[in-house]
Amino acid sequence: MALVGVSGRLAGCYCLRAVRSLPFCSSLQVPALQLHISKTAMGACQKDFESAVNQVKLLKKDPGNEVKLKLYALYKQATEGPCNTPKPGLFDLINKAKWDAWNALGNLPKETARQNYVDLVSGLRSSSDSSSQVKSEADKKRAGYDTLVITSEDCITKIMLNRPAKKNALTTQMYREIMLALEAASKDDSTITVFTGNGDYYSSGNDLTNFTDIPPGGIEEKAKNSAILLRDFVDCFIDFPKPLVAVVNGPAVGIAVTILGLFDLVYASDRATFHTPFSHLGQTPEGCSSYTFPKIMGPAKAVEMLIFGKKLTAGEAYAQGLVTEVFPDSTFQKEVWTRLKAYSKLSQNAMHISKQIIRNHEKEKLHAINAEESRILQERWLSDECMNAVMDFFSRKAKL
Ligand SMILES: CCCC/C=C/CC(=O)SCCNC(=O)CCNC(=O)[C@H](O)C(C)(C)COP(=O)(O)OP(=O)(O)OC[C@H]1O[C@@H](n2cnc3c(N)ncnc32)[C@H](O)[C@@H]1OP(=O)(O)O
Repeated sequence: MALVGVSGRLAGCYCLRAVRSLPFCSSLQVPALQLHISKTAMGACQKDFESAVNQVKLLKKDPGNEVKLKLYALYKQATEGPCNTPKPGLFDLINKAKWDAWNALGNLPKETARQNYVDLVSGLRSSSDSSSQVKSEADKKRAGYDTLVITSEDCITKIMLNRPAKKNALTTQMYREIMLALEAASKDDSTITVFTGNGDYYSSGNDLTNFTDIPPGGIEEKAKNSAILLRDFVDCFIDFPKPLVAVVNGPAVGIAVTILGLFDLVYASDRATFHTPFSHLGQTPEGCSSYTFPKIMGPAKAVEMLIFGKKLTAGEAYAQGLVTEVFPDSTFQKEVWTRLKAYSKLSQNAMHISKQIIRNHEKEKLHAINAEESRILQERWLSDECMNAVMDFFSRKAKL
């Protein structure tokens, strides 16, 4: 797994002393900010800097999480210098993202940071001015996500995996963006959250190139960090409070399949397939599937999938209870979205409370299972079996 820094990917606030932190993308409106410019932000372009800080308040359009994080980091660097606070805990996602963004600036001089801040705001102002007249489809999209397209309409937040050329394989960045998107969706005013894929695949699972980006601490550190990422990622699904729907538009592989056991509805095109080739890859089940799959389909069928890597058709996955309903591919989108729009009008609180009643009593168990599966995978990723399988993929000897 790559340990790519999350700088510029997560939510945060525009500048250091923003009294009101931005909610996680829950609105396209730029919140009012009360700014206090530190006295340390002195220097050649101090006036420009102060003016840029004030101009941020006037932006008509939310610049998105990535830009907000950049603004935050540059402001901190400009006013305080290099990151000087302890790293927030793993589950403190927002503050950790902010810290990462600031820390990523390293020893960038204060004056350069100030200038970069001014340049960034200036760019934002011109793009905001030119686009503010147009109320287009694009306006409904959430900014700040590179690997996802997120839209909210009809009380439904749709999170679409958006790497169609790579079959929506999940990169480290994507795992992190998905966590943020879930956090945002849990707080926005939608009633239902939907996952789907752009292109012919739903998702080909973990991006195997994640394995090629080795940090200075070596493969042990990589495996450890990956296990943490995996655990955090799956925890977000376990804890997600609203009805979560998978619209499986095409084949699904690996972790894209296993986490379906944590969804509330799984609608599949008849073109979809469900494949968990863990033993082919020297790996073991994740996404709590070691628990949810035997529970959903019985131990024998779960073993066929999770140990022997049997690929299921949509019809088979339906027969085994993993899929709620299968639709012909030709009418899939129309039928599914008609259905979901009708569901989204049901009583929001009742739906959310019902989900809690159905899911809450298992949460603790699921978290424990997730932690154990992640721990075991950490060891597996260091095995020859796993490394050889990944190398086979890249040398094109093996395909699923
Ligand atoms: C931190 C959390 C870790 C969680 C761990 C999870 C475990 C898993 O998810 S295990 C499953 C891992 N996935 C795979 O092993 C799938 C590997 N991919 C394939 O076997 C094939 O690509 C395919 C069967 C999905 C599709 O084959 P097809 O012939 O139709 O298309 P390709 O030409 O192979 O793919 C197009 C393009 O996309 C790249 N790609 C597809 N999937 C992946 C992937 N999982 N990782 C990296 N790259 C992938 C593929 O290399 C092609 O790229 P190029 O066009 O640049 O060659």
